[in-house]
Amino acid sequence: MFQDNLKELDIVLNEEQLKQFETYYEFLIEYNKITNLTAITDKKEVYYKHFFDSLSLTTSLDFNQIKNMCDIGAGAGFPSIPIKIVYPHLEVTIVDSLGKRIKFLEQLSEKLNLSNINLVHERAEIFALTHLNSFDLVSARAVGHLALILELGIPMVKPKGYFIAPKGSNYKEELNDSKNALKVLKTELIKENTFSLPYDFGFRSNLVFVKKQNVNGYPRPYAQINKNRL
Ligand SMILES: C[S@@+](CC[C@H](N)C(=O)[O-])C[C@H]1O[C@@H](n2cnc3c(N)ncnc32)[C@H](O)[C@@H]1O
Repeated sequence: MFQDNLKELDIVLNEEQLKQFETYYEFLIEYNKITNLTAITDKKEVYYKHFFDSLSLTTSLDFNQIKNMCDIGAGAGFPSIPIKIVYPHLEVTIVDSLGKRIKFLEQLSEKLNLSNINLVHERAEIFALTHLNSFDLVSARAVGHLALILELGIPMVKPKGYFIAPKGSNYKEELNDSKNALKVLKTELIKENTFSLPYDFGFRSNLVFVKKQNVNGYPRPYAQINKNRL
C-alpha cells in the first residue's frame, strides 16, 4: 500500500494529504482524456511512477531547510506538486513552455488548495535570465540530457544551493558527458541516491548537485545550447 511504501522515504501522510493525492490522481486522469499530460494512467503506476518517484527526492536533502524550489518542465506537476503536498511550507515555482500544462496546473492547484505556488508559461532559458541566483533548489525531471538541464537550472540556484536531477539507469553515462557542464557552471555532484521503485517499477537515481559559486553568461539562447551542448 502507498502509505506503507512511503515509510521507506520517511513520509507519513495525514488524512488531508491522502485525499489530495486521490484528488490529484482523479483530476489527472480526467484531464488527460482531453489534453495529453501523461502516458501512465493505471492507478498503481501513477502512484508509484509519478507520486512515489517525485517524493523520492525528499530523501536527498532536508526539505524543512528548503524555502523555495523551481521545477523546470514539470508537465503534469512532477516532481514538485507531490513534494508541495508533503511540504506545504515550500514556495514552488513551475516553469513550463507548454501553456496547456500550465492551465492544468492552475486548476489542479485550486482543487488541492495549494498556496504559495507560481505557475509560469515560459521557456526556462528565458525565465532564468530574470531569476538568477533565486532558488534554494531547482529540479527538472524528464526534460532532457543532464548537461542541458544543468545549464537551464544552475543559473537560477542560489550559491551554495542545490540542483536535483532525477535520472534512470543511464545516469553514469550522462554524468560522464556532463563533466564540462559541471566545470563551467561551477557545480559539484554531492550525492547519487540510487534506488528501485516498489513493485519493480524501475531503477532510479536522484543526482544531487551543489552550486559552489555564481556564474555569469548562462543559460545561453536555446539555439546555441542545442547546437553546442556544454
Ligand atoms: C517529458 S515532460 C516531463 C514532465 C514532468 N517533469 C515529468 O517528469 O512527468 C517535459 C516537459 O518539459 C517541458 N519543457 C521542455 N523544454 C522546456 C524548456 N526549455 N523550458 C520549459 N519547459 C520545457 C515540456 O513542455 C514538458 O511539459
